[in-house]
Amino acid sequence: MIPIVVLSGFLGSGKTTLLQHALAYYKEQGLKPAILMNELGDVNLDGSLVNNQAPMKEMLSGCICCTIRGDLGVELMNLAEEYKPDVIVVECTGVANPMEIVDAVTDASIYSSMVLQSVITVMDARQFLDFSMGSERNKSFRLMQDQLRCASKLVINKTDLLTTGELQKVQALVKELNPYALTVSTERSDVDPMTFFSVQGEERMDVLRKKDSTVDIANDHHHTYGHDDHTEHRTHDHHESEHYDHDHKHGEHYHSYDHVVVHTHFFGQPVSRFEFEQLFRSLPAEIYRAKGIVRFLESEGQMMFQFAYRELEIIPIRPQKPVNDVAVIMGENFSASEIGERLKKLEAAAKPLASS
Ligand SMILES: Nc1nc2c(ncn2[C@@H]2O[C@H](COP(=O)(O)OP(=O)(O)OP(=O)(O)O)[C@@H](O)[C@H]2O)c(=O)[nH]1
Repeated sequence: MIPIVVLSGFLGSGKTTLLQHALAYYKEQGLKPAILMNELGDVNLDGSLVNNQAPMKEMLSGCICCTIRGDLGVELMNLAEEYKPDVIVVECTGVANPMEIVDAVTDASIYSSMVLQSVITVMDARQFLDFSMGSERNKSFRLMQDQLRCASKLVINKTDLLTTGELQKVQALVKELNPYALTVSTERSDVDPMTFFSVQGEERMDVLRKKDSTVDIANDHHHTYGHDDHTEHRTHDHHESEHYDHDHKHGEHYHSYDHVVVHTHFFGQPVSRFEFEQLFRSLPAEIYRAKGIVRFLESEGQMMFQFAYRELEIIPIRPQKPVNDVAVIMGENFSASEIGERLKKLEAAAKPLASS
């Protein structure tokens, strides 16, 4: 039986950071992991951070939990047959409905020798606290709560961005939402690897899924899971942007994550680092996450940038193979054309400087 570990958590919460810890642990243990990565955009940037550490399959341009859900089982089986790994880690998009993933993994486990080991949810503690105090309970907050509820293990991450009092508040809220999960608070998803990634059999969640029921994996009790409505729409409102409407009604669960917008911009040339940073500082609040690869006029080589809930990180990279300069911008209900225009202006402003 190949154990499957599902990594869930909102956009930019620290899943890839956790995956890197998991890979280091498996390597130390002499275990052979394989990775299935799902990204909303049509480029996999996280993959370039981890791709030479373990065999990886990518599922791009769609959310694993709906538009390309059917492919998940197939990809898992392909990975299992091709690489015979000791463990498979599935990293979901930040907007995935985790119950759908659990469902898809357990579907796959009916036909092959795989077993769902754990669902680890990573949360950005700062963002969670801000959303929980928001006057308007936005859809992303509902999604975060769903991701948190279905976890068997929970990482309250980015504690460096909270005061002690704030962290205690988050811990209390989390305990209320999911008292069953093994919960730790971390910086940079730095969990105890043994507790989080051990693939010893004793704590496996051998989920036997019947047609009309599923398992609430956090507290291990069964309840009805009726698909009375499940609509998926994917409309292209811009050549390079995608708009995901998720509207899932599952008996007692109700999920609605409308208006997740993903915009992809390919840079044709280097831009001013100063202007680039200014642009990110002034993005609308609905843009939660952006990542990409960019070149600056002021320096040599390519840089990877990560923008997660208002924080921008820029790291020099040396890619093993050629990679495009690209920005993938994600958020809730923002204007993709407006951000597209701003990025084009950034390039236009840099043109005279680049050619002089
Ligand atoms: N301040 C702070 N930043 C963190 C911490 N953990 C991760 N980050 C940063 O948050 C950003 C997003 O981290 P990732 O691990 O890529 O998050 P992710 O959940 O994989 O992101 P998506 O796959 O896009 O949803 C990166 O810039 C990380 O360096 C933390 O504990 N504190």
